[in-house]
Amino acid sequence: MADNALEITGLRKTYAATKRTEAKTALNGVDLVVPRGSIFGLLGPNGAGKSTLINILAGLVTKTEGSVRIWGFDQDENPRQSRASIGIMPQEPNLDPFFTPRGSLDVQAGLYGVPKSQRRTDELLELTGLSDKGDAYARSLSGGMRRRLLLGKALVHSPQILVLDEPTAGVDIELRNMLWQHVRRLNDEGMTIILTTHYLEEAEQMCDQIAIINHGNVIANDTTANLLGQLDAKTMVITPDMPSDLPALPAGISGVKHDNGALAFTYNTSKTRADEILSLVQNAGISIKDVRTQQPDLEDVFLDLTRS
Ligand SMILES: Nc1ncnc2c1ncn2[C@@H]1O[C@H](COP(=O)(O)OP(=O)(O)OP(=O)(O)O)[C@@H](O)[C@H]1O
Repeated sequence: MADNALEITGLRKTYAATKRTEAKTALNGVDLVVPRGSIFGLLGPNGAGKSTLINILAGLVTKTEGSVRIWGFDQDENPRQSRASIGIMPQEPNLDPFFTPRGSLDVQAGLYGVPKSQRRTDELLELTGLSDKGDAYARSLSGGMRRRLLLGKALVHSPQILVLDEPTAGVDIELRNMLWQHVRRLNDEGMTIILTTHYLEEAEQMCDQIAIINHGNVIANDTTANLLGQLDAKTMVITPDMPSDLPALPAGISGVKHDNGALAFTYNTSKTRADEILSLVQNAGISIKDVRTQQPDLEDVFLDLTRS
């Protein structure tokens, strides 16, 4: 148990009904364990419950039921230690326009009770590339600079766990690359990273483990490699020498003719061998100019799991 950064058991959240809306269960008994030292992806379609989960971790939403242990500290029994163990970079840049980045970092450190002698303001300005903007008003910062300042704010109390809620939504490639460089470096130094993202390719590249939430339930939680391995569908794309139609296909193999004339065959590797497809094509009198195969990616796995 002690090896886990986060242990969530039976977590339930029902938002109370209002005059205009019915009660809504956003988390429906979530069990989730995040190993220490991992880069852990939390994925799910819109409205799945990710923000609710993160807001519970941040102490912004009160859970209805269940237990949350952050770095071994129960959120109810040890609220101070559990809060001190986690830093959260929120989705929205909720910055006070009249604070400078230096001021923002100082206030945040104060909120977390970091003594003046232990504050890392200059180091965080440097880390987030804001050293020359330390004394500028937040309202004069670009969107990218504001995001970086949010990262700095999440780190003021040197937490063991960093949570990034959609850190790269709407940011340009340069900032995205910079954020990921930071995240990898912090992870190399031992920090556990939990992130939500809508970019599945990004999750596939960054995360060693991924949980998928749908309708308030965890429907998958595995290493990225195992998740990718669970779909055994593969697609073979054949470019014929001459314009050709799709040959007749047996059950278990589906085919599509692309606009550029390529023929794509999708099959299950556990049931069909690649040479069966090649023979099928050759027996139909099609001579093959080029062949390539496509593996399923995280998007395929995600769609397969969340389709219901
Ligand atoms: N304050 C609230 N009051 C009532 N219902 C809420 C509240 N916040 C969220 N919900 C509902 O709870 C469900 C889960 O929402 P949540 O924001 O946690 O999902 P999400 O996975 O973060 O989605 P997104 O990716 O769109 O941010 C949704 O149906 C949402 O409408």
